[in-house]
Amino acid sequence: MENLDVSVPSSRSSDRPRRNTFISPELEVPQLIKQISDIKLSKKGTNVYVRFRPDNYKEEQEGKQVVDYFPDLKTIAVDNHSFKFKRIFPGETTQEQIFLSVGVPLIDPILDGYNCGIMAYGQTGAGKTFSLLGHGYDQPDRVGRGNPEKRGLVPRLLQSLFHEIQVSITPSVTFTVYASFIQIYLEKIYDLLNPAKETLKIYQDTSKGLWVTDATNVPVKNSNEILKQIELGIVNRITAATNSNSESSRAHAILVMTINKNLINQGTVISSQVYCVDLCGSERTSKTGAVEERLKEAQNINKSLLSLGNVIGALVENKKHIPYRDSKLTRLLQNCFGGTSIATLVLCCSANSVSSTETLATLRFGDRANKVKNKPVRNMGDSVTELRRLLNEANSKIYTQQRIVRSQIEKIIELETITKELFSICGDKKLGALRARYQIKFNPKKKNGFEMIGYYPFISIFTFISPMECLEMIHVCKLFDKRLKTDLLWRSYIDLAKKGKAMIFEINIETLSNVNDNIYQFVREIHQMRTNESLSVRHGMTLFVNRRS
Ligand SMILES: Nc1ncnc2c1ncn2[C@@H]1O[C@H](COP(=O)(O)OP(=O)(O)OP(=O)(O)O)[C@@H](O)[C@H]1O
Repeated sequence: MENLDVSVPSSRSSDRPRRNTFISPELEVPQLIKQISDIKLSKKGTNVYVRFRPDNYKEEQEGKQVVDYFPDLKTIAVDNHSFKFKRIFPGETTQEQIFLSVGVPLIDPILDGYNCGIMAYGQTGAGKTFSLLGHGYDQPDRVGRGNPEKRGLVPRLLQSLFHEIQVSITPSVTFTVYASFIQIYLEKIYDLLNPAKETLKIYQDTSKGLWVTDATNVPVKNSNEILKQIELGIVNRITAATNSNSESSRAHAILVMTINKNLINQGTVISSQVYCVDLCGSERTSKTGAVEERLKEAQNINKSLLSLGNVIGALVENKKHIPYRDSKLTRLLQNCFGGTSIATLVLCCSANSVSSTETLATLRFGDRANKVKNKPVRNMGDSVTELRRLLNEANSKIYTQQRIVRSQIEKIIELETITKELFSICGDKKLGALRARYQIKFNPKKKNGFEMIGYYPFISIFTFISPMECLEMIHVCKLFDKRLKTDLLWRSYIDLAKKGKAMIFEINIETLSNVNDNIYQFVREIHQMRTNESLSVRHGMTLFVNRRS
C-alpha cells in the first residue's frame, strides 16, 4: 500500500466541520492545499484529453518525435494531421498535473450527483494503466508498492473525494460508498473482487436506467479501503506479456464506485456512480506478435474496441440505432457515451515515429468521441424513492438467489433419489470397481435393430465408476432431454425412445448380478420397439452395464 500521508489537492475549502464517523486517513493529512483546476468541463458532457508518454527504449533507439505541440496546449499535429482536444499533455507531464487538470474538475460534479466515466484509451503499452492507476498497478506483482509520486488519476481522485466526504459529514448529512471491480475478458464479465464467482450478467436498473451487474459491491469508508479492493482486483486481472508490453492488460477493467449522499433533514438522497475504465490496448497483431491464446484475446479486444468505435460513430452521425448491444463493453459504457454521464476520455499515446500509425488511430478515435454529446443529469431523489429503489434491488437479488437455491435443492433431491435407487440396486454393498461390461447398440443394418457389441468380463476400461461419477453420467444423459426422469433410470429412456426423443444414451450403472434380469427386460423392450418400426433408425442407445463379477 502506498503511503497516503501526503498533501491532498482539493478544489473545496477545508474549514468545514469534521466528524469521524468514517475512519478516514484523509483527515490525517496535515495540510490541505486548496487547488483549483484550470480546466472547465465541457457543457456537452464529453471531455477528451491526450497524454503522450515518454519514449520507451525501442523508440529511443529506432524512432524520432513526430508530434508538434501548439502553444494553446490544445492542438497538436502528427504527420501533418492536426487535432484539437481539451488539453494535450506532453511526455514530461507529471501524474499530479494530470490529476489537477483531469481529476479535480470532476470532484464537485461527482459529489453533486452526476455520474462520471473516466476512461483511458490507446494502443497497448501507451500508458493507460499508468495514467489511471499509476506506478505499481501496471504490474500485478508490484501492486501497492509503486512510487507514491507516480500514483495515478484514480487513487488521487478517490483520496480527494473521501476527503470531501469526510469534511461534509454532519449529523444531518451522511454518506454511503460502495465499490465494485470487474473485468471483461473474451466477452464475459468477471468479478475481480471475487474471481470464484461465475460470470456476471448485465441488467438494467429500471429506476435509474443504469447498467449494473451482480458484481460484489463492497462498502468502503475511506480511500485506503477502496485502494485495497483495487489492489486485490488488479492481481486477479488478466495480463500477459506481448511484444509491446511485458504486462499487457488482456481484459478491460472497470471500477465502479457508487456514492450516496443522504440529506436527512430534507429527506433527499444525491447519488452518483463513477466508472473508471482501463481499456485494453488496441493492437496490430502483426506488430505485437500475438499467436494462439494471445491472438484470440487480441482479436476479441480489437472487436470490442471496434464496437465502441461504432457506437461513437453512430452517435456522432445521429443514427437512430446505436449498437450498444454489440459488445459487453459498449453495454456497460452505454451511459458514458450518449448517456447522462460526464465522460472523461484520456487518450494515451506515444509521440514517436515507431508508433505513429497507432497514435493517429487513437487520435482519430478520440476526435470522434469528442463530438459525442451527453446530457449529464443530476441524480437526486427523495429518500423514500431511493429506499424503494434499494429495496427493489435487494428484492431482485433475493429472488435471483432464491431461484439458485431452489434449483440446487431440486438437484440435491434428484441426486438423492438416484443415489437411493442405485443403492437399492446394489443392496448395502458399496459400489466398487468394475468387473464386466455389456455394450448394446442400435444398428440399423441389423435385422432386429440392435447388436450386442460385447460382453467383456474383467475389463477395466470403465473402472472409473464411483457413485458420484455414475450420477454425473446420468446427468450427461439428462442433457439430451430435460424431461428425462432420472429416478426411473432406464425405464425413462425407453419412454423417451418411444417418443422419438432419444438419440444416443450412454449410461453406466454398476450393478449386482440380479439386475441382469432388468437389463434383459429393457433390451427386450427396445428390441420389440425396433422390430415394430416405432423407432427411427437414428435413435440409438448404448448401454453400458457395469457389474460386479
Ligand atoms: N507517462 C509515463 N511516464 C513514465 N512511464 C510510463 C508512462 N506511461 C507509461 N509508462 C510506462 O510504460 C509501460 C506501459 O504502460 P502501461 O502498462 O500503463 O500501458 P497500457 O496502455 O496500460 O498497456 P496495455 O494496454 O498493454 O495494458 C509501463 O512500464 C509504464 O510504467
